[in-house]
Amino acid sequence: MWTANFSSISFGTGCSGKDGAIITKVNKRKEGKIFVKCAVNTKTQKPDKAVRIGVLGASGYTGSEIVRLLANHPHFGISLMTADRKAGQSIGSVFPHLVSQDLPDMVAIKDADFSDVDAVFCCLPHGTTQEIIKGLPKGLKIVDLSADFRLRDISEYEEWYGQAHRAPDLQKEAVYGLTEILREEIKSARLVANPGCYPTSIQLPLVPLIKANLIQYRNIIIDSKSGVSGAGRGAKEANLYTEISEGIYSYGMTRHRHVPEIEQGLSDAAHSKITISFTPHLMPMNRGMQSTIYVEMAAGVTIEDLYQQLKISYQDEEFVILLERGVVPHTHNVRGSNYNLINVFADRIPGRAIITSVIDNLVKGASGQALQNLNIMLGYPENTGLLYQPLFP
Ligand SMILES: NC(=O)C1=CN([C@@H]2O[C@H](COP(=O)(O)OP(=O)(O)OC[C@H]3O[C@@H](n4cnc5c(N)ncnc54)[C@H](OP(=O)(O)O)[C@@H]3O)[C@@H](O)[C@H]2O)C=CC1
Ligand SMILES: CC(=O)N[C@@H](CCC(=O)OP(=O)(O)O)C(=O)O
Repeated sequence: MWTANFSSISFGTGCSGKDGAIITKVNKRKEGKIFVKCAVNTKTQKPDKAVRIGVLGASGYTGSEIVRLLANHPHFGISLMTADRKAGQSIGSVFPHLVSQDLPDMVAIKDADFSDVDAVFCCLPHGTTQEIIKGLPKGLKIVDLSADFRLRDISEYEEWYGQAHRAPDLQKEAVYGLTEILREEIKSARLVANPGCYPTSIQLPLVPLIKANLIQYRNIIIDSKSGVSGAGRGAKEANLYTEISEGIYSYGMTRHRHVPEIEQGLSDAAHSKITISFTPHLMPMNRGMQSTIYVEMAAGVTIEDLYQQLKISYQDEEFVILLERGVVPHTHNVRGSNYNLINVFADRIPGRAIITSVIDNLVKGASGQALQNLNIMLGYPENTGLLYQPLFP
């Protein structure tokens, strides 16, 4: 029979425990305590929206995903949204699934007033972002979802993105926002470069294994698959239904622009240069991403060593979950959520291992991780507003 001992329950930040608070989840993993997380009942309590947020590029996929996530954030309220072609429109007219949101209309960036903004999510195409961020008020906290500040070496940016870097001084202060790996650096950052979706799905399982010297640095082969929303909302012939449905194809063969970003993170973990083979594929699905990673284990290392290392590295993490041995991650099981599910399997070929990793490209691969980072930058519990369970089916 179950008996409940409530003497050890403590309430996490954001949950006052007052009348009307709804208990949504009990999490036993943090510091051996039981934390009860709460959502605010809007009928009885006015949420404390202490932080005023600007969403630049709210009319795009990642911007609208930020708007969706913030609807349940107890401390962040949206005071400004920008668009380009859709400037002047309401969020509900551009995205009918957000019609219940009572928010200001989107404006062009040139007309944006930042005096009521404390922090910004920048959800603009790479290439346009450096110039725009350079012009923002200095006191703002910024999480940039584009690739414009991810590569420390600006000559590498110029090589892979085919254009000069327009804000090299800002690049020096940017912190790479792979939350679970660089949390301490993110705490004090003003500008966070949110990782790309492929690099997120790949680095999260690989970095702990590299740091622990459990895998060889050579012959890392990565095969990734993405939903079409990864390409953004802008109309492109290659992304028409007829071109995408009922088939898959690889793209960016041998030279996808995420290669230097992934190699930068893996090389940092190894303290020596790592090069990879990486091939992304476009899948006939809206959301979701799977990376299958083939590695050679270091001499004397077993698959159980890899499993145990990932277990230790992520046992206290909310959003990175190592599945039970033998269970294969499926993109269905992260849809609409900030979770990254991973697992590791012994290859038939002795000495080799196969790692699989799934995320929702728009959440952990973009807007969810961005919110996790801003929570950290502003001193809130990093899961605030992010406890959406995956949609299934
Ligand atoms: N989609 C994904 O899965 C991921 C995307 N990213 C990155 O996030 C950023 C946004 O991506 P995503 O939301 O998919 O892109 P979208 O194409 O869906 O949205 C782009 C947004 O930027 C606005 N915009 C376009 N050009 C300009 C401009 N010159 N000046 C000002 N605003 C402009 C658009 O406005 P309008 O529509 O009104 O013209 C729109 O709001 C990109 O850098 C992308 O690489 C990162 C990780 C994953
Ligand atoms: C399907 C698709 O086209 N995906 C995008 C990656 C999206 C993403 O995470 O990358 P950035 O933030 O670096 O743009 C691509 O391959 O360019």
